[in-house]
Amino acid sequence: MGRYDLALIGFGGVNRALAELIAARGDRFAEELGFTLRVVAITDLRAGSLVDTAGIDLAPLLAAEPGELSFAGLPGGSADPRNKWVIREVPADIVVEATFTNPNDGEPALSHVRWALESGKHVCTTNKGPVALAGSELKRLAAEHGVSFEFEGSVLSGTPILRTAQRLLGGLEITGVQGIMNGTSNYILGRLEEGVELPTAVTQAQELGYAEADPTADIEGHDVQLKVMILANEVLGAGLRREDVSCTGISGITPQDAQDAISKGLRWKLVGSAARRPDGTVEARVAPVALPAHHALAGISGPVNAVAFHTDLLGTVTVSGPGAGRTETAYALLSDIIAIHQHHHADDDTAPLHRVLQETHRG
Ligand SMILES: NC(=O)C1=CN([C@@H]2O[C@H](COP(=O)(O)OP(=O)(O)OC[C@H]3O[C@@H](n4cnc5c(N)ncnc54)[C@H](O)[C@@H]3O)[C@@H](O)[C@H]2O)C=CC1
Ligand SMILES: N[C@@H](CC=O)C(=O)O
Repeated sequence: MGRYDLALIGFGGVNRALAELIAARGDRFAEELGFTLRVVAITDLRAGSLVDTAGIDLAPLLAAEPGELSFAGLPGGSADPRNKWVIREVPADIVVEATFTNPNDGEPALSHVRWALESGKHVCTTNKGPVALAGSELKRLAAEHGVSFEFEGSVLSGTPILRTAQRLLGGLEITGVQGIMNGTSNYILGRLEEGVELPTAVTQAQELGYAEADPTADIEGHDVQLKVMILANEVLGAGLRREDVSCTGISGITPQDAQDAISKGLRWKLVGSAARRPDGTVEARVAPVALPAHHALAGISGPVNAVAFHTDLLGTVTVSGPGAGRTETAYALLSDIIAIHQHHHADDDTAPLHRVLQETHRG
């Protein structure tokens, strides 16, 4: 039975939900997944840092109101997040990065990820900044240090869009991707259709845990811009920079516009897309589109998202599921930990079978 010691960087909605999953389902993970999880460090801008290499007791932390949590005064606690020291020095197997996404330069999350990989620690993150802006560099760094860099939750929350593309669409040529990739804006568009004004809808999306810390990124399309970059870079090998993806958000759409569209059999959706041009380069954009009711993406409502892969042999393959949500995104982190376990312990699992086959062969 393996055990992974985790350092959680950022203790907001997503990492707190991961801690809740570990506290509630740890025994089940051990039975079903073959490993146990222990949190040995937590850092947070507001709460400070907490370290216990014997395993932090999560129950009292989870019982506290998120806004009232302070690690100062606890044994192993400090008012200072001490991210660099925790990431580099505390003995952990996996650093779980879930601080704010910064769409401009990815910092400070980008440094958090670099420090962890350089220290020989695996990284799982839901943070789109480092993946979109420096994904190739970070994958190279991970390979140099013999560790994994996993980021399933950076696109479509816990819905396994990146692993579906990597593991299940092999041998197909993917010519383009198109999708609804932001839970907040899709939820807001639905509320506008019901006549709710934008500021009220934004507040509701924040309360439900869908929105970014600065919801401008959701409304103005920057969040989808990063997701289009990640998807296009992963499945089309595009190497897109932010300025390569034109971006318009939904802030110009009023409840009246949304209702007028409905009366014409249309629905406004914030669509992100990337497609290979005949010369091999990739064209990518984010823009609101009034989709006809029969379009596959028109029926995707609330925080649910969907991505359509356009392929040569299968035509269009569409994957749909939660695009935002604290627990849904924490599941993405769990799926990353499972991927790390499978990758680094594949030899352990197959060793007995190899031995049996070799022995049978020798006769
Ligand atoms: N909530 C969701 O549905 C999804 C979120 N994400 C991404 O996951 C990440 C976390 O999301 P949430 O937990 O919802 O955000 P959140 O805003 O609830 O939590 C972020 C936490 O990080 C902490 N933090 C910020 N900067 C820090 C720093 N320099 N050092 C230590 N702590 C720091 C904040 O104090 C806060 O507690 C974000 O990057 C977000 O874009 C990705 C997919 C879905
Ligand atoms: N704010 C984002 C969270 C997930 O990436 C969204 O609403 O999709």
